[in-house]
Amino acid sequence: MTDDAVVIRQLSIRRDSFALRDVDLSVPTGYVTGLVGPNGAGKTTLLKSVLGLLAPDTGDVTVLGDAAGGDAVNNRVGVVLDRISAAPEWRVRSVGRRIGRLYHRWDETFFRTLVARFGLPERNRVDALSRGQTVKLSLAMALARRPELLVLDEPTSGLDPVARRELADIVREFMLDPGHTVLFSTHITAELDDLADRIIVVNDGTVAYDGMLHELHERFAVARGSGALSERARASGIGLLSDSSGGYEVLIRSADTALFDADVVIDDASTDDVVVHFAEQARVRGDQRGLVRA
Ligand SMILES: Nc1ncnc2c1ncn2[C@@H]1O[C@H](COP(=O)(O)OP(=O)(O)OP(=O)(O)O)[C@@H](O)[C@H]1O
Repeated sequence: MTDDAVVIRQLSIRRDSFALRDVDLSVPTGYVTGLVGPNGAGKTTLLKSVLGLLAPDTGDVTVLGDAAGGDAVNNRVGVVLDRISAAPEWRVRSVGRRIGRLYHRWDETFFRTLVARFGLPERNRVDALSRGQTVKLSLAMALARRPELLVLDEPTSGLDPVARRELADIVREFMLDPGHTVLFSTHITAELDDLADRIIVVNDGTVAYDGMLHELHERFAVARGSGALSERARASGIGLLSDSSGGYEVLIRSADTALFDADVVIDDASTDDVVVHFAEQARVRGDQRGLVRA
């Protein structure tokens, strides 16, 4: 077992008008890492490169100690993508029997337990499942492979609140084994707070932030003042969150808290505040790059 389940070095992938550029990151074993970023930022592209579904133009991706995408590695990785890897005409109850033989460690008993736990209609055809049921079936298929690494692309999209909680429970159960790792993408920062140990913010094909979630909360705070944005706030703030006639909110470094007068309220920064800031910062940098090129 290596310390990092996934190591990405200098990865670039071009897809028509979009490019993932010079991505360097590691996903440590034993942690849940959440991938966030705006629509079209490159999250799915990054996850597909980890699964070996997209080949790098430059750089390399190592998964569980081997090059991404090989059969040996794929047998150790469970996947939930937007499309289910089961034929539309298969019945739910036959999916395990049909697909299980492709995976060395397929656990049919566990698959059936998960199908029952998710309340999936066993006699339904795959194409007769609702969107949320399809996600649940994908998840059961991913977990029944008894993987060491789970890669989940927006796994809660389409799930009802009860199923979201169930998914969170399942991820926690999966993580009881210290050799297990989860890499998932989401648009919901509350899910990061709930599940993730680490976050990676992606924007416009680059990594804008990569770190432990608790460090992010330790490093940043929000200063809220009434009235106009003060010079002090302007100088110390690293990102303006809001500014109106009623007052302002700026993201600051926690270390700068003492610079503010007593009438400015200092609060903890939410994950949302920080994620939005880094995504915006990366977008502005991208625009500047564009201006320089033009
Ligand atoms: N098959 C493809 N061919 C060409 N370009 C693609 C293809 N799939 C995605 N893209 C482009 O790559 C970019 C990144 O897409 P990607 O799906 O990785 O983003 P994302 O961060 O997962 O977005 P979302 O949050 O909306 O799911 C987008 O501009 C998209 O249009």
